[in-house]
Amino acid sequence: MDVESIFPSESDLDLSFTSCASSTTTDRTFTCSSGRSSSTLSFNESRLGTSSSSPLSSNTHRPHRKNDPHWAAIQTVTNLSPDGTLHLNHLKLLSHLGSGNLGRVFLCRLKDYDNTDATFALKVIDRESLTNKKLSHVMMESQILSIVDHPFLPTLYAHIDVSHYTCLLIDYCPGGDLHSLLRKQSGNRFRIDAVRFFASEILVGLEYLHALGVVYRDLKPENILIREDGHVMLSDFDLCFTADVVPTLQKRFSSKKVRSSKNRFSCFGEVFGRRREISDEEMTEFVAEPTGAYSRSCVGTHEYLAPELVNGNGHGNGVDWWAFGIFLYELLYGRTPFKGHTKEQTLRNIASSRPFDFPECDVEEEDGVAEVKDLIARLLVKDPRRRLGCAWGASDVKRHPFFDKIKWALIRTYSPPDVPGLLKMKKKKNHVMSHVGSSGKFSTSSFKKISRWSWRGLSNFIKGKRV
Ligand SMILES: Nc1ncnc2c1ncn2[C@@H]1O[C@H](COP(=O)(O)OP(=O)(O)OP(=O)(O)O)[C@@H](O)[C@H]1O
Repeated sequence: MDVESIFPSESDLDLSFTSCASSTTTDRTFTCSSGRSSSTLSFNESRLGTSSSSPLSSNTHRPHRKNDPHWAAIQTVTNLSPDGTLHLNHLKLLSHLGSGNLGRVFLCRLKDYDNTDATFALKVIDRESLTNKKLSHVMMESQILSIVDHPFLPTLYAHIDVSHYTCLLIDYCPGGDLHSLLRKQSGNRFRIDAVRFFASEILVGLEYLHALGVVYRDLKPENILIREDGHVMLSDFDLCFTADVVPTLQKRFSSKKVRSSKNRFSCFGEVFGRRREISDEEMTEFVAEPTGAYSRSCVGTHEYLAPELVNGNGHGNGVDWWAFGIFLYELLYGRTPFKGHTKEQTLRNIASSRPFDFPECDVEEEDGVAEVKDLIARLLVKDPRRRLGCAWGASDVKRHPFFDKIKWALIRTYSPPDVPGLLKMKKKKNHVMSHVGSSGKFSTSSFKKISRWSWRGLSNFIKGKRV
């Protein structure tokens, strides 16, 4: 059905659909299903701009999936458009997917284009309703989206600025977010092979962002969306900051892994009491890690904040490697390691010098658990100078024995793990029905009423204004 036929009699523009004012009276105090909102604890951002030498200054966009049906659909429509560009009235809204701190997200497809596979997510942001700080977040998000081109990151198909609205057309992920998927698992935790699968994909996504000089700062399962094919898409780039990165070839001595018939050994030393067997070998490695990145603004999600972020003394690329450790821990145990009864207690636990512990549970019986615990322990090192990944980036993390089974070049071809809620989703025909966002609010029965009300503004807007 067309948006015009749904709301034929509306003449005044009611643009309230984009307003999130009721849920965003202060910075990021809105609630998501997990109760874990991202926070801007204080604001002292000085690195929002990009330096001229940063790769972000390049506007060239070469989509790796330029032959996929989405691009083909967009191209067909824009070719027919009088000015050769995509407009809001080329889009047909299908449903409201969710609301965030900055705006609302709609499922849509191209009008007059009956390829049902070509669905998109349209993020609509009312710039007039945002504070300057949030506007800078919007700019950051659209800036990052405009330069990334990676299988595990969103593709920006169109950026449409109309009046005081910014609309970003990106990939639609029908599988909801990883946090919701985690909650569907028994014990709220994934098996080791699923942990390895999701962690590997996020790791290469982070590697790519860091190579562009982008520090992500908001890694958490809620920000990882599941594509139709079961692979992941990292979303939400509003809290990123950028820095220069100088890719280098670095020589170093690396400890060669030695395996015995019974045990595998960490290349970094003993793994939980096992005997270490190493031999050094010289290797040259490509490193593109923003080691000089520096910011003082305290942003992120409490349970995922790195100690240097909590202490407020400035932080850099290391916050993402810390968050990656928390992420692994949460996928493995269903909870984060420093969580307290209150947010303040969580922050105190992170800042304290007390080490975290691993709960005792049936995870212990799975193959690979010693390796993943070793990896977590190396990532959750409070001193960022000693934390895995901080100096050498993702290559150090990828080399960890936990990822021994991963052939990085083939990662896109791996089948997603068979976990409840994931493969079933792939079988469903109707994406609208299968979508469950982190808000978890939309049951299909209440869906029509809610979305009808909230689309009104957008439908009028699309109807009344050809850009
Ligand atoms: N590409 C997408 N495909 C499917 N659903 C999406 C997509 N992008 C967002 N959503 C849904 O819309 C909701 C709002 O997304 P949005 O990115 O605006 O907010 P958010 O995740 O809360 O981020 P923020 O931290 O910026 O407020 C998400 O929780 C998710 O359920």
